[in-house]
Amino acid sequence: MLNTLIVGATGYAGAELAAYLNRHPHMNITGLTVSAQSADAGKLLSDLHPQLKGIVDLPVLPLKDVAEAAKGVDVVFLATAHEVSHDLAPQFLAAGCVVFDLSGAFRVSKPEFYTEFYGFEHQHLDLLDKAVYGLAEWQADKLKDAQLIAVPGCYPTASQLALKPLIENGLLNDSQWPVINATSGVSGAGRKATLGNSFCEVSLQPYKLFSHRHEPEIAEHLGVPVIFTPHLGNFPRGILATITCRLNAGVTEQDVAEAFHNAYHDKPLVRLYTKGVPALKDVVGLPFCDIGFAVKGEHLIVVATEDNVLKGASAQAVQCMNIRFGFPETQSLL
Ligand SMILES: NC(=O)C1=CN([C@@H]2O[C@H](COP(=O)(O)OP(=O)(O)OC[C@H]3O[C@@H](n4cnc5c(N)ncnc54)[C@H](OP(=O)(O)O)[C@@H]3O)[C@@H](O)[C@H]2O)C=CC1
Ligand SMILES: CC(=O)N[C@@H](CCC(=O)OP(=O)(O)O)C(=O)O
Repeated sequence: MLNTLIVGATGYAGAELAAYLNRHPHMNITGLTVSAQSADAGKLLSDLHPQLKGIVDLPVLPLKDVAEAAKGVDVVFLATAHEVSHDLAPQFLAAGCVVFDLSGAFRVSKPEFYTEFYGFEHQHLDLLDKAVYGLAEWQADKLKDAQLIAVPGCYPTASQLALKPLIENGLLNDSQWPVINATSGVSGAGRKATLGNSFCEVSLQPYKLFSHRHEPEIAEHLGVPVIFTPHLGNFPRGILATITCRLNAGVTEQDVAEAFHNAYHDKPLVRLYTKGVPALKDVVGLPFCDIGFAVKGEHLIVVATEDNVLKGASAQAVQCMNIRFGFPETQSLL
């Protein structure tokens, strides 16, 4: 049995982690924490997230002393904002914990990326080199002995799962950058209320054109430039990415199908469509990324969809943890 602590347990990602880890046969939740000043400290997680009533009726505690909180803990999940994870991860690593960070604090190895896109100077450059990027389907070998796992962002998970098989097989014509148009539900922005995320304000709108931090994250890990345009949609959960690419001359629909099949036929959390393309409703509440595509001449459209809080965050974190410790990859997820 591994003892586990969830930091940021009352957020959307933290609550899903609590549900998964609570039913995991090899994990024992020893603590659920929030910030030292949190108004929720002392409340039951199930009072804040009533879907967990009778399932996870544990109190959430303020995180005051990291060394104390880390005592006896094997595995820590940081479901916290980037700056918070940036400060906490080194402390939990120093206490001997394996750390799964759901934030963007350790996803890209270049320090200048954080200054430009996250607005802070990274203080732990040694950890940027050591962190393993947890795109689970592609990183099993590296995950097996990782101490710090940087779980990918929600948009980057769908985008990379869709594009990586095509790039690895040399099917894309690099005269046209892949164009990723992705729409996310509002939970992607976290649970805290803001004006921009309130019911009457949200309709359907692209945002951060050419400037979203996920564009360099996707490009860095795919090794090719992309155009990425996120959209906010008026639904709670899920991401659907429609990705337009150009194929190299002579590449056929069959070649594309084979590339996807070879990449994912033995990967239980990626479901491939042989006919048509997936819809958001097919994955909401589930840990899958579903992928379908269509080809016309040299043009390819790939559609990838996932639940942003699950395969885009918590489910992928648990999937990485399962791979890291040699448990069945889908343990507690399906
Ligand atoms: N939502 C999504 O779809 C996705 C989220 N992510 C990433 O996962 C992380 C969590 O996201 P999400 O669940 O949406 O965030 P939320 O804003 O919903 O939750 C954040 C949690 O962190 C707690 N918290 C805040 N400050 C601290 C602190 N100093 N110490 C301990 N806990 C703290 C909050 O509680 P309190 O404020 O009461 O202390 C709350 O429990 C973020 O980095 C996000 O970028 C990644 C992919 C997808
Ligand atoms: C709808 C919405 O606001 N989505 C978030 C992305 C959430 C996510 O993937 O989280 P990371 O920040 O951990 O990468 C955004 O665009 O900032």
